Amino acid sequence: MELAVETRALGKRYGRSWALRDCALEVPAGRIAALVGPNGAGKTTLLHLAVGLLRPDAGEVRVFGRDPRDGPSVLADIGFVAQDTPVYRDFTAAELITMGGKLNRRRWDAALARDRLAALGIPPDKPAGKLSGGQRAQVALALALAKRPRLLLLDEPIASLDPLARREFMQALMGAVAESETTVLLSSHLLADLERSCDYLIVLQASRVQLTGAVDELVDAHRTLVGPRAGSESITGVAEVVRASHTERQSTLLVRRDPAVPIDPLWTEHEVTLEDLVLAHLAAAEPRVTAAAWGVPA
Ligand SMILES: Nc1ncnc2c1ncn2[C@@H]1O[C@H](COP(=O)(O)OP(=O)(O)OP(=O)(O)O)[C@@H](O)[C@H]1O
Repeated sequence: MELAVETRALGKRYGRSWALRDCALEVPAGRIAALVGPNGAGKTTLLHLAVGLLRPDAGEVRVFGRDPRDGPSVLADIGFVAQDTPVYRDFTAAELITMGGKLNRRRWDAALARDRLAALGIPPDKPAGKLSGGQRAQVALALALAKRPRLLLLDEPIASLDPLARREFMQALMGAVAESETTVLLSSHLLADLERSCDYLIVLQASRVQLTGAVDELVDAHRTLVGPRAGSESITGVAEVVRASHTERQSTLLVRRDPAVPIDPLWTEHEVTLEDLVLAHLAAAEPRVTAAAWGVPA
């Protein structure tokens, strides 16, 4: 299996604080991977390390097996759209495409960018600063795609968009990468939007990886169970209780199941959504993380 991104014991520190620590993850080539986690979890730091904008303080990051700081030939394979999709606001979309061609002489598909923006109804002659946030995000995506990257890194590309524009952006992204076999790693807080489009998941929290893997495998490995109020006794077929909530008579558990053993029929099983899964893992880790930050026992 070819890996688009691989990190080993990767760490980045600002002063004495680790923004990313002991990060081990793999993004297989061809995936659309979601990088999720609360504010300050280290998502931007990880993306900046992957595109070579930051130098690791520990461990290493590889993009298609190479260090992204190895030079222009590695960077030629990476498209990057930074947070808030910055583009030069005084330039029109047409001018930005021309400029992109001058900066990426080896490989630049200006026709692809023009065709995309024409199909989206984005005017070629209006300064980018006068386009809407959604239109600007589409311009930034078109420019990144025109580079024909093997890996596309997007830092919260849909955060400022309305729900319809978000859906259109994600559909456009999926369509574009399906045609080109590009691997995508995109950070976002908007879990519901990711469920439809991403097939790989990385959950970061407090500078560490909490959960990672193929979305369908992770979803299949978890269940929500509803049943009589549970104590601390183990439940047949359950490998781990990730998150539990209780009323007087009833318990609702998000569990990782033991694939080899059916779950005790006393419990009603429900499939989980990606959102359930991520929120349960984040909530389960939160008390530990907060306690550690305050230097008190969890
Ligand atoms: N230039 C910097 N100087 C000092 N600390 C920084 C710097 N950039 C980030 N940090 C810290 O590193 C940690 C990770 O930040 P990062 O921006 O990677 O998080 P994030 O997950 O992208 O957050 P958000 O979702 O809010 O964008 C945070 O604690 C942040 O305060």
